[in-house]
Amino acid sequence: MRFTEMLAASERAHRSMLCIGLDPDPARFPADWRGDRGRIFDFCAAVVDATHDLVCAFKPQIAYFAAERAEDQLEALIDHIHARAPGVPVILDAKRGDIGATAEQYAREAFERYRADALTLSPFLGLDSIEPYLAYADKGLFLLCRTSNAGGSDLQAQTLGSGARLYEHIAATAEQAWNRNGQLGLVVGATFPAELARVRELAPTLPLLVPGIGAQGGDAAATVRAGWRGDASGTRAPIVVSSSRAVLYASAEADFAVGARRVAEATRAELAAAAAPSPHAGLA
Ligand SMILES: O=C(O)c1cc(=O)[nH]c(=O)n1[C@@H]1O[C@H](COP(=O)(O)O)[C@@H](O)[C@H]1O
Repeated sequence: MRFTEMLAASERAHRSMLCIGLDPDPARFPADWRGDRGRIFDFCAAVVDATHDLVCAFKPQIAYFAAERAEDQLEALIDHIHARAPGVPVILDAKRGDIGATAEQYAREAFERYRADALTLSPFLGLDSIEPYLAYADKGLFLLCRTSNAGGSDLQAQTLGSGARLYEHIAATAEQAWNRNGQLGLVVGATFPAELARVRELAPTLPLLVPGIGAQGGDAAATVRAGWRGDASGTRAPIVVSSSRAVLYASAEADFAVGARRVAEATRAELAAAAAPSPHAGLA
């Protein structure tokens, strides 16, 4: 199944726009596991098991695994998600961007080694740096557009010769010229709802991956109002609203998975309420 169809089906089945980011930091694990890099899989799998019916996607961040020499645990975790929640897509957050020959290796890594359903990419090197990923026709590709950090403005808010800002140009290009096979989406931070609304205007059909609620302080309801455009099926132009630390570390104790479920339920409900009137409204 193509990523966009899988995402739409998952949003519908779980009535959820929430994505849980899997950014495991052993220093924040419960006391018995604290500092133990050998428990990364166990920690993330417990969160997945406790929340998979509440989310539209999971988003593991590769740096948290690679920095701990835990790539094998990332492979096992993605296998676990596919087995436990086969309808829930895995968006691998790696923000890759390189020349075509190297991009071919990054694409193999993401889609063949890790078996991710979608990947985050930097568009900075241009279309030929994206093409190796487009060759995997079933996979989704989220291009960084307007990132959630303050420094995102340094380049992304620059005005081009055409009069458009760089992030506006990326949004329009991803919606049209580069979206050869309907695989593209955009990453837009929840911390900038006005820019999110502008991106939605320029890219009315693309899925938007929106991190920045929770620990970064983005407003979940404002995010939905700015980015959600439901039609009768509720899934024409999905937003995937991602939260990592606020969910993973809701409890610092052995009941962390219970804490994660509690925050995931509340966040899912907040997103659904803001989508009213839509098929999500009042359902969470
Ligand atoms: O591509 C991303 O996921 C991403 C883009 C962006 O603009 N801002 C952003 O925070 N992220 C990622 O989203 C996650 C946010 O984590 P929390 O702030 O803990 O919810 C991290 O894994 C970031 O790397």
